[in-house]
Amino acid sequence: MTQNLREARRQDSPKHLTQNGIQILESTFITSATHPKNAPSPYTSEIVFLGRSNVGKSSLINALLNAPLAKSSSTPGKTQLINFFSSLWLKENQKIPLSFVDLPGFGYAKVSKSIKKEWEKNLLDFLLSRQSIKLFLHLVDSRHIDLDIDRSVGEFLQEICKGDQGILRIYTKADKLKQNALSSLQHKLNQKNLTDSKTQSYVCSITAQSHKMTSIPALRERILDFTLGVENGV
Ligand SMILES: Nc1nc2c(ncn2[C@@H]2O[C@H](COP(=O)(O)OP(=O)(O)OP(=O)(O)O)[C@@H](O)[C@H]2O)c(=O)[nH]1
Ligand SMILES: [Mg+2]
Repeated sequence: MTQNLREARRQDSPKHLTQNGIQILESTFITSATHPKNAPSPYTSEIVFLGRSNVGKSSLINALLNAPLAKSSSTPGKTQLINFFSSLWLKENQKIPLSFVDLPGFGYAKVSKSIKKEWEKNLLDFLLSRQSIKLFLHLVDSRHIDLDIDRSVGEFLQEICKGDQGILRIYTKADKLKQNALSSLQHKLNQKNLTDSKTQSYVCSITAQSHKMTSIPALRERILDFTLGVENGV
């Protein structure tokens, strides 16, 4: 998307939003990096979105920022660059600057295997070395919860996650689950959250709301809690 189009869309979106005591004062697109080494210098806490292509990373960023800044598409592989967004949130008179990082989805590449391997290695190095990352959001499609690739990514994140970082696993597109499948997933995650201190899991949808899912405003709260260190006592 061109910068102009992003600007136009941004102006169309509500100036701010108040829900659950969190107000979104502003959100903007910063830049796209073609390679991790071209990433802008970090200036604030960063929240990174990773997951398979088409799982809903860009859509979730837009829902959280309440602005259509990240381009989403039903065609997998839409996001091929690392896109940086900044946002300013207000909670209890405290202004909190946050950066959101939209990564290309794994499991998709219209490039040769060797380039793909190199790209994935660079991305993993980026995740490993960028100190400003405070939260990893690992998105998993609610309908396909046991894929090897997600298991590997989950294990990788657990390994690299430092004391001042957190991991949230978000099960996306929960609106596509039947009620009994949604209930059983929610039950499973409630149990898992009690025993897994490093990764907390939530079921979410950007298109529907139900008491069996974590709403977007509630997810904003969780993101702030982790980023500000409430969860890990930082
Ligand atoms: N039903 C439903 N569709 C969703 C939800 N979240 C995202 N989608 C749709 O899923 C498709 C992919 O969403 P994206 O946000 O582009 O996915 P992505 O993970 O950024 O994909 P890549 O950029 O290819 O890695 C789009 O058609 C979205 O509208 C959801 O909660 N429910
Ligand atoms: Mg995307």
